[in-house]
Amino acid sequence: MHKAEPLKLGTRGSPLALVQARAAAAALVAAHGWAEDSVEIVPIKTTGDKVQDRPLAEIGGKALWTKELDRALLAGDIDFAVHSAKDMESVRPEAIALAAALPRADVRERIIGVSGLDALTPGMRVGTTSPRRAAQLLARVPGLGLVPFRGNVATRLARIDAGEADATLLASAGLERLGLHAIGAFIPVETLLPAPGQAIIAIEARAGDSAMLGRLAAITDADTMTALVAERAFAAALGGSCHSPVAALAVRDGDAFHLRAEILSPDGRERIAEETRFPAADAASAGRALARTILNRASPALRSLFVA
Ligand SMILES: NCc1[nH]cc(CCC(=O)O)c1CC(=O)O
Repeated sequence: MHKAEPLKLGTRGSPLALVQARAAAAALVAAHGWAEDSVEIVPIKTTGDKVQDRPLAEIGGKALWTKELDRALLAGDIDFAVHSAKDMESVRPEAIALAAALPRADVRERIIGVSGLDALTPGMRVGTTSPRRAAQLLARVPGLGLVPFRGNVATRLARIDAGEADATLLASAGLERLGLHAIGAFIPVETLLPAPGQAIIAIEARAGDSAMLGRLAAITDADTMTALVAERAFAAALGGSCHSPVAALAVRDGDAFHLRAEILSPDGRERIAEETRFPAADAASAGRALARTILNRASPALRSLFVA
């Protein structure tokens, strides 16, 4: 046993977050052969959970999902924290370290409410507040209507059932974790590139807590971590906010990794996509370099959404 007191794992309290926290706890317990009650899950309500009716970009960005967990971690109220990697802001506090990434799930998006992307026509309404999803959809179907759609996965599905929009996009990974295996149509990543960190469960600990970092090293998936580092370095180097439509995906390809990424104008009319290959050790620099390549090709108006 590591110690008499259970290790405290902080998480948001949404149904998806709790499933992910249980997965992280189970992986840690299994890797070390500990008793099941050696990890205690501590749900913490974040500002992002409290404000459901406005786009994230409007109310202060992704830090709203992390701030309260960061505070608890740094105060020692929890020993480690679990996040959906795609909801973490690209620059994190220095005293907090990315300690582990669980094996990535299916990165694709699913479209709910219609049979597929091809069924979307101008004038139809899609429920999303994600600038990336909105821009990617508008790039394919100009004239599409957009309806602000936040809330947890169940809320968004209920809003489709209620006819508040014709369709919505959700990450397959989240649906899968909630047991919603059969709903929606898969969209290939070649058609709709996912968000940086999509389908990855990230675990953080205090940067100075070497005991905790050591325990968590046992459950990290090396390829997932490499992909996450590249995608997050790309996003951080762009310098965008949560208003900025950004997509990135790194996958292993033989001995190396393949990184695809794009930025779009919010109306979808301008889209700059690039790709590169890199060895695992160069994940961060490859992400940064791809951001420079893309920004160099962007119009001044699009670039101004990023480098301030
Ligand atoms: N923004 C909310 C969010 N954060 C993580 C997931 C899904 C799980 C994941 O991508 O890891 C979702 C729901 C969605 O966008 O469909």
